[in-house]
Amino acid sequence: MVQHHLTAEVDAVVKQQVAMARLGVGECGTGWQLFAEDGEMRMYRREQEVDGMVVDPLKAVHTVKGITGHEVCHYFFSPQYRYDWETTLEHMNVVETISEDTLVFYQLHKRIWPASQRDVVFWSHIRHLPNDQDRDGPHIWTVVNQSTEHPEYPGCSGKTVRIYLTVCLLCQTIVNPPKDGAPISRNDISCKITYCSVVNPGGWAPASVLRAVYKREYPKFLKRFTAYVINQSKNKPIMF
Ligand SMILES: CCCc1ccc(-c2ccc(S(=O)(=O)CCO)cc2)cc1[C@H]1C[C@H]1c1ccccn1
Repeated sequence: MVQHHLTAEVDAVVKQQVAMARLGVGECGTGWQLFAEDGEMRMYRREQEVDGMVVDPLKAVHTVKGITGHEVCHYFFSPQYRYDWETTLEHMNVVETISEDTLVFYQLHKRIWPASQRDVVFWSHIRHLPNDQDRDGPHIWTVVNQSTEHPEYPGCSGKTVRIYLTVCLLCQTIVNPPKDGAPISRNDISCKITYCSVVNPGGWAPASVLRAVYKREYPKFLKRFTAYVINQSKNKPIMF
């Protein structure tokens, strides 16, 4: 099979991001501060600036009943659902289909006053990882989004600011089989979600503005997205 020029990068970044996502907020050193909590959802960030720009890494952990890691990753990865849950999108298109599990996206996000409008080009890869720690343990599903260059979308259009991001959505399905040996239903499953993201906003924007945008938008995004997956999955057969 002919290797795409990104195949090696995708493999390396996915392995690195999965390893990082698996580290609890306790383990990867201090510095993680809880900034949002809602039921089972906990959102942490580290205050970090690069060249005077806010690039605060974000890590969210959430446990959602009634859906599997495969379902969460499926709806996060697949382009046909994105406008349903990503409310900050003005435009999105698939620039290149590298393989059935690796796509390149262009996204134009709505302008968030007073910051200028942002756009991003990234490859997105969905992968099913056998649980190497525990053979018959629950499988892990992940989607990794990583900024990339594409000749059709040079980052210097002038009108918008190109952002750079690395995102990892890591999902572990927990099954509590019913005592009486009945078939597994949605009441017997839940999904442990870890969402990690580092976004470099590209051009300069006031730290206070960016931090306010992230503080408002990330909790909204994760709640809306998980509610969307629950709603889409509830009357369908379970995707393990
Ligand atoms: C000035 C920064 C602007 C800004 C940078 C980045 C993103 C952003 C892009 C992609 C992803 S994703 O997880 O890959 C899902 C696919 O869309 C999440 C967030 C959004 C905003 C803006 C729209 C705001 C926002 C921030 C956080 C979450 C959602 N929306």
